[in-house]
Amino acid sequence: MNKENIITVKNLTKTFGDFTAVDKLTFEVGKGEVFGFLGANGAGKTTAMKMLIGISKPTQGHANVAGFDVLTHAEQVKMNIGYMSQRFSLYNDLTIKENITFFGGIYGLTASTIRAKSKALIDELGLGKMADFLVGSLPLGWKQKVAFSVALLHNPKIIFLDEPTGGVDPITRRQFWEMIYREANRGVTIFVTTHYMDEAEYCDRVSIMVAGKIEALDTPKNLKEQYQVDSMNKVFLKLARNVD
Ligand SMILES: Nc1ncnc2c1ncn2[C@@H]1O[C@H](COP(=O)(O)OP(=O)(O)OP(=O)(O)O)[C@@H](O)[C@H]1O
Repeated sequence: MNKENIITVKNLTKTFGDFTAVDKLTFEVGKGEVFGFLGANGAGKTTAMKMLIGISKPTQGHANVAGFDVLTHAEQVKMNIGYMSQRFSLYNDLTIKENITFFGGIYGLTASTIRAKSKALIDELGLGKMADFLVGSLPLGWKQKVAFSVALLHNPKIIFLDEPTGGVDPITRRQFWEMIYREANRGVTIFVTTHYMDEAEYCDRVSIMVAGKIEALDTPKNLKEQYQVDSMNKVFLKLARNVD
């Protein structure tokens, strides 16, 4: 990458007993880049991501995220990143506004900043009266859009998205990706795992993990050329599933 790197990973490794879940990952991600982190189920993506967001200690190796070492400065890493996952996101039993207030408080924002951010977020998403609806009553696609915006409340430098669009239709996923691009254009770095190969095509670069190791890392265009196929789905099948 020519750009300034905001994530630098060197030989990052995680073992559970004698099983190596993440095996000497080495890569960089540039500021404002949309970086796709792919792999089949059990390849080690979540384990790697947990180390990068400072909630799991590496067994070996190093990672610097948003200017801080994940091993020695995990709290500063957490302050400078946003995280959204399908599994862990908003509270269904709070309204949209209440979720914004709650998470704004967790991120340490002042009451006046939370009010201003809340208004901006509601306006930007065109939520209007829905802001007082319980999150549990929203369609999944809306929940995901709100969760994404909430994960950006504290102006993080990087946002980690763990299968953010799971289970929603292609049109809603496309709208979600428009939000992703908007943030990337503002300089926010996007680190995203997905199982949808059309989404892999939208990334600036994609890494593909197989059994704990990165087997390929390049732009979608270069990967398709390298594997002489016409889609990221076929690249993925060749690598992750070993199918010709
Ligand atoms: N705490 C743990 N103890 C033991 N093994 C674990 C632990 N966490 C993960 N693993 C194992 O590490 C491997 C990688 O798991 P991980 O969840 O990182 O994969 P993944 O690529 O995120 O898969 P998925 O797409 O299904 O979420 C799996 O074999 C999993 O069983």
